[in-house]
Amino acid sequence: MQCQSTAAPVDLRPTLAAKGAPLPVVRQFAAAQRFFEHGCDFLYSAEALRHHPRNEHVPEIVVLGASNVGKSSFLNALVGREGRAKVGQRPGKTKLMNAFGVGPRLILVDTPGYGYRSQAAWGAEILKYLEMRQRLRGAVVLLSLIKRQPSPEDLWVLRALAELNTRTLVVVTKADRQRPAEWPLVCSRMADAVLHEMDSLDETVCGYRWRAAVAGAESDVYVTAAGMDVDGKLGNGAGMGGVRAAILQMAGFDVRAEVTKTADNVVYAGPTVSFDDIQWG
Ligand SMILES: Nc1nc2c(ncn2[C@@H]2O[C@H](COP(=O)(O)OP(=O)(O)OP(=O)(O)O)[C@@H](O)[C@H]2O)c(=O)[nH]1
Ligand SMILES: [Mg+2]
Repeated sequence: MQCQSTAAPVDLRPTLAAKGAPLPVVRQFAAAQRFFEHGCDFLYSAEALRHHPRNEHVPEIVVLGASNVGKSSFLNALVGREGRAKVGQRPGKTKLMNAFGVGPRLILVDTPGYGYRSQAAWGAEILKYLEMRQRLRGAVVLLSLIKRQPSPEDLWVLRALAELNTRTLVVVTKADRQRPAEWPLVCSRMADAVLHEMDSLDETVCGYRWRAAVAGAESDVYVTAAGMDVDGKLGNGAGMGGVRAAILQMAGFDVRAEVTKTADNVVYAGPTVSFDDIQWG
């Protein structure tokens, strides 16, 4: 697999070093939430890489995971809007890559799941997208806490992302389906399995540094219950605040009391273009 140019791995430490500094972290989470709740518009669906419109300016984050793991629900929880991405009880609901314009300047791409009731053609196209998409800034890989361990397909995807030098955030979801007393043990087993797999990669391949990408968070893997609403509001579910901040940082934003662009994201010096002004295919 071809290596992409080596973007420095994201360092989550400044954002997520929660210990001893609770107030700034709360402010960061609030700022991240404001960013995501600024708006979320469906932009386009794509069956293949060639169907994605050109995007030279807006950072993209792709959501990956097994079919039915909760990718579309996770996207809805991120933006705090039920039904923005279509959710299904049966695996295989999402059949195309669906792009959403989020907040002022971010594209989230929901994808068809892999594994049960998936199609080989989807995998090939998603892989092509991961390899070639110029503005892709990172991937979120969802694992289900119900499964208790990553599947061989999950591990394959994590390895592929590492080999492509794509920044990756692992999010364990459906935490509400386990008894809370079991969360820590099940999660730490999952995190261990993921980290063990990534450790086995040659760290010099593509300059990828998995540990740097996940270190600094209180746990190595984020745990959420994206589908759960708290106080009647979707997206308030446990863990979503930290995930929002981590996604923004992965996308090249600086998350403090406000969300601003970092140098990584300021390659474009032209005028700011709103989503409404972009021609989508
Ligand atoms: N209990 C619980 N259920 C969830 C959670 N997230 C998603 N679900 C449920 O899981 C099922 C699948 O959710 P989707 O969001 O459609 O999953 P998906 O990964 O997009 O599925 P495909 O598009 O088919 O690949 C739905 O019934 C959701 O309500 C969660 O955090 N907790
Ligand atoms: Mg879906």
